[in-house]
Amino acid sequence: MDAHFWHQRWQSSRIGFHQQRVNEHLSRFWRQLGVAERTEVLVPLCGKSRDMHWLVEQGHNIAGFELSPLAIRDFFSEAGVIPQRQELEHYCRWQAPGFSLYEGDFFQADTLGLRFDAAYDRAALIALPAPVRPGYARLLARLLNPGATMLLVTLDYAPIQHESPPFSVNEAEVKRLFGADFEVVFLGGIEEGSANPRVASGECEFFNELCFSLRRR
Ligand SMILES: C[S@@+](CC[C@H](N)C(=O)[O-])C[C@H]1O[C@@H](n2cnc3c(N)ncnc32)[C@H](O)[C@@H]1O
Repeated sequence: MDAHFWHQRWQSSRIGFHQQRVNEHLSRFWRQLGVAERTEVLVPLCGKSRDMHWLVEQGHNIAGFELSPLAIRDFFSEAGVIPQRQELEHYCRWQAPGFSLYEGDFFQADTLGLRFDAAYDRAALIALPAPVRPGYARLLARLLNPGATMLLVTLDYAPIQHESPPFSVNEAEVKRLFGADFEVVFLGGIEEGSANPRVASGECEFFNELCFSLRRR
């Protein structure tokens, strides 16, 4: 998916991926990772996810990366917060207490020289087409310090479609992508069954949300 695809999604408010509630896997498993308070959590492809507020409520700071200025503007305005903006070489950084959101292409994140001890990915890996995913996994390996932990939430559904996100990324692929640099542990899955419209309509046989912990070696 190119940047144009995502800008259009935000411009036309086709943001079905945005959740009104905090992700169930996040609230269930995050504390288990033992991430120290005040740790800055890297949130790639962050959208305007409310999960970022939840993480700040747990005592963390957020470094989010998002292409769309509309997403970032909405994130802050919906929270009733007025951020400071600063132009950097490759990004515009929007800051407010607890949050640094970098507007721009996550794949330029190396240029900032930042390193993190924790990360959270919900609907980021699964937003990327298959050929882009290995580069995403390598970038995360560079951005995370040894011992850093990451909570990864993916989707696993069948039959698989390759045209547009969300893409299915199952346990075998997660291990293939991250196994060289991370210790990958499957934490649990949520089987949506006929509660999922794609299953109810017969489009999908199953549609599951999977959660993994990744520890940087
Ligand atoms: C499927 S959405 C998920 C958003 C968020 N993680 C959530 O859970 O709601 C993917 C987001 O990534 C953003 N995005 C896509 N490619 C990106 C890139 N290369 N750099 C930064 N953001 C990107 C899109 O604009 C979109 O908001």
